[in-house]
Amino acid sequence: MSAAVTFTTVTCRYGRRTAVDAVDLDVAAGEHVALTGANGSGKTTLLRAALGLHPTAAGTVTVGGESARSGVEWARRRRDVAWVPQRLAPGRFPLLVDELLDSGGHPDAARAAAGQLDVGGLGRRPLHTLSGGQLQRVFLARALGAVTAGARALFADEPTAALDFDGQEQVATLLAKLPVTVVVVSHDRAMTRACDRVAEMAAGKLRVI
Ligand SMILES: Nc1ncnc2c1ncn2[C@@H]1O[C@H](COP(=O)(O)OP(=O)(O)OP(=O)(O)O)[C@@H](O)[C@H]1O
Repeated sequence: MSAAVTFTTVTCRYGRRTAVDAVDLDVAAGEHVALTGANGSGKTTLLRAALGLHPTAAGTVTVGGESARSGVEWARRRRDVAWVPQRLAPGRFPLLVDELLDSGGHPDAARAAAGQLDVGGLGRRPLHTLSGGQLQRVFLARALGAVTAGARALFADEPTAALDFDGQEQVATLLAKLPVTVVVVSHDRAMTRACDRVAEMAAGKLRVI
């Protein structure tokens, strides 16, 4: 099942610097949107805010019409939205590949996806020993497990940035088939072509192309 995702005048700051400036974006249930734009334009911060990983100075993000304020609601948001981060969060070592895969809520599906993404044999490896491309594949596999576990949307932050050309095509094809709402930050043509719509951020503001 997929859920609509609605960003309403979302504003985020780092100290006095505004990184996301009153962004409105309606993503229909099941729609796939690519988010592009210059480095530093606010894409990562916007997605992190939707997951409760960065505070909003103003505005709201709803998933399936539900907003999140309390700890319980944010925990539900993180089950509702599978997340493929750009990089490892600092301070979470040493986590093994299998532990990360299992954290998506459906170990069997995540491990099957890891096999499909050619990282099936890495289960006992600490995450910090993986190459950038291997790590991206493992995060994707966990997210696919989360979708099997019931996530209704998937957010991904440059999920193919470290992949070779074949890997970029493979992941774009795989995400295109997902029956959930997708918002993917990407500069990769294979990925933007596979999406229904492209939205571009510039200096914290969003415009739909
Ligand atoms: N931890 C931080 N502390 C202070 N400023 C930050 C921090 N993280 C990001 N910023 C600033 O916020 C703005 C938006 O950053 P963000 O990472 O959201 O951009 P982005 O569009 O995802 O960039 P990229 O394409 O390079 O990944 C930038 O000006 C950046 O320098």
